[in-house]
Amino acid sequence: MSADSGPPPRPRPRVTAAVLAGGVGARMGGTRPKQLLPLAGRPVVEHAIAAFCAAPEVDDVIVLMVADHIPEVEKIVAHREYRKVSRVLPGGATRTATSAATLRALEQAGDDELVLLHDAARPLVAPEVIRSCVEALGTADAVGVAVPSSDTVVEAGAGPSGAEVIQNVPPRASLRRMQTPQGFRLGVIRRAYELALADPDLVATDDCGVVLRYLPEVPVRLVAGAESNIKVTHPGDIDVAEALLRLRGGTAGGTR
Ligand SMILES: Nc1ccn([C@@H]2O[C@H](COP(=O)(O)OP(=O)(O)OP(=O)(O)O)[C@@H](O)[C@H]2O)c(=O)n1
Ligand SMILES: C[C@](O)(CO)[C@H](O)COP(=O)(O)O
Repeated sequence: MSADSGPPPRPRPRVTAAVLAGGVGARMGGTRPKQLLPLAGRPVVEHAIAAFCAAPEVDDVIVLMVADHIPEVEKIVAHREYRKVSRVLPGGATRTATSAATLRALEQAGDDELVLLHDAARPLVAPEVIRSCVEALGTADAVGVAVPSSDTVVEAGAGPSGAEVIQNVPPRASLRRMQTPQGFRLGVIRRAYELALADPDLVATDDCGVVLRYLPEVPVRLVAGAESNIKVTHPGDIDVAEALLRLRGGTAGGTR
């Protein structure tokens, strides 16, 4: 080796993807959680499992599922031979609690390992989005996937008559809509969640927000998401996801 070849590259940290499927799908309605509804012939949750199993950047996949439905996911995993899936575990009562359960499940892992937290309700996550999230984690400790807002976004509140009125119009050019995956060096997201879970006023709608709030000194890098990376939330979103998948031709992941 020549004297100026620099330090050897750091070994690639292990990457675990966690598919968060602990929600009940209240906005979707129906009797079963939306992640079990059929989408292009497979349950919604299977699309995200397939995508992360097919991603060469991902070493291990865990699924956090509504406890009563764990056997259904285990059956999918066994039947389709998703070999990277190591565990199907119970989620928590809120999305934040499910993220915290993910971190508890990874308590044996080192602080330098990486974790990607992904909504099972985003079945169309594309391979290039997973890749750019993991690549960004080579130089950042927290990474979110986001798209610019093409709509004007306003802050709303109650006006003098009680009816809803606009209270503020933030400049659109700086606004982004957050998606998943959101990726973290484990030591960082662990520390953020330790602080968050000790806060009686904790309110969070995503994991990057938890890092921003509790570890403001850690920059949260943004990488490009995709308009097609929709979150199946309301009735009708399944039809939109079906149409997008048809355009793409199959599942998000395609292979195991
Ligand atoms: N206790 C929860 C709540 C949500 N999620 C997951 O977080 C993702 C985004 O949440 P959301 O779309 O809100 O799903 P639900 O909570 O199921 O929907 P709703 O709020 O309409 O009940 C979904 O994959 C959902 O399964 C979770 O793992 N654990
Ligand atoms: C994490 C998220 O998908 C980013 O947009 C979103 O905040 C999840 O919100 P939900 O109410 O749990 O669907």
